[in-house]
Amino acid sequence: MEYFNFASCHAISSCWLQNRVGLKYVTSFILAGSLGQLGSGLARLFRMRYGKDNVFMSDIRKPTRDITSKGPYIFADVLDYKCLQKIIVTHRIDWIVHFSALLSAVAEANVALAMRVNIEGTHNVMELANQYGLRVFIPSTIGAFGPESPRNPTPNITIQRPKTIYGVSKVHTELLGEYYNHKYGLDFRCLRFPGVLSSDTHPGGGTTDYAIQIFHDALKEGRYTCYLGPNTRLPMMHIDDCLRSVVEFMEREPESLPVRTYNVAGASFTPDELAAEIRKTIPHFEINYRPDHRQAIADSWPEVLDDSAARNDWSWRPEYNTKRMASSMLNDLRPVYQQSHGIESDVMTKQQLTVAA
Ligand SMILES: NC(=O)c1ccc[n+]([C@@H]2O[C@H](COP(=O)([O-])OP(=O)(O)OC[C@H]3O[C@@H](n4cnc5c(N)ncnc54)[C@H](O)[C@@H]3O)[C@@H](O)[C@H]2O)c1
Ligand SMILES: C[C@@H](O)[C@H](N)C(=O)O
Repeated sequence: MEYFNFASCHAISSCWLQNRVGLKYVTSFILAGSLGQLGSGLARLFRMRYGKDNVFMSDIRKPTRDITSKGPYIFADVLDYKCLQKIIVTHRIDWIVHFSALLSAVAEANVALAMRVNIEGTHNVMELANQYGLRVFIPSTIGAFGPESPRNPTPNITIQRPKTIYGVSKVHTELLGEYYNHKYGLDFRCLRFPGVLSSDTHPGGGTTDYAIQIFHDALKEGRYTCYLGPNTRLPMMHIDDCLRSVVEFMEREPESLPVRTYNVAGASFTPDELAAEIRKTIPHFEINYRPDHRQAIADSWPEVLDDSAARNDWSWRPEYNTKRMASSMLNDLRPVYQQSHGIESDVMTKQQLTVAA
């Protein structure tokens, strides 16, 4: 169910949306795993920018009528090679954006499925892209770093020894994509995102999800119990910055990119600092802390992501700091709770059920 239907990408100017000079040819895209937190926003943005009929949303979940009324939607299981192959051939696909994944906390609870979706699914995508001459975008994450990586700041190239299956699968993706690029010339592109804040979809069961749920609970209950400790600093990014980074990166000419995997950052904050920011708008807001298994994951991740390589190589600039992220989330969600539309608080359980089904 889609709970909110605000025009996401609201901070992205209409002038930028209509600027199609970045792609020289009519291009068709398949967005795999696009009913998730990031894919649904990216599909809206791509359809505005490249034309709705050129953007095929796909997932293994049943879409809402709203989704199917706004452009093509196809069932595509990334574990099914033939199914992907048929879509690529039938619809003359040029780009595959592969968002299908189990996120950190859900993956830790279901390692076997995570290995299939996050690793085997990526093998299928990579092999088909190579076979049919497609370009590929696959996101990575701060979770691709581990406790041995420098945490503040974490450089673009450094030691990567993640301790979660999610992180292991993403390092695998980065290395495999770079290998295909080196060996076969595959145009593989990858951005390492921090936790992404968005108001219009549920997050998919990650360690950074607290930074979304806190806004729902602040508006609904005036209080929030956080599963991470008060001083757990993590890099975060607003969805508008995240989606804009994808478009700006994908539109670069391949020869202008000296590396294939880049950190992109927004701002870093702790739950305590985010609560203080929320209190500027909701003075009675209370937060308390009950760290769980996700604390160990967060403690192994970067505190601050160094995105200077992306800034230098393709002029990446985030537009949201902590203050702007908080005010945007509150402004977007306030009308929902004023109209007393509920939202489930246990987003991880919901996603686990969906993915396992
Ligand atoms: N959301 C974040 O904070 C964040 C941060 C860093 C990186 N990322 C990456 O961005 C991508 C998208 O993340 P998201 O937050 O939208 O995740 P999400 O969990 O919200 O969505 C993932 C989607 O993948 C789909 N999926 C699962 N198994 C599939 C299969 N076998 N075939 C096809 N689709 C399948 C799910 O149905 C779901 O809609 C992921 O690769 C994730 O690792 C996300
Ligand atoms: C950071 C990112 O990969 C995701 N939000 C997670 O916590 O798993």
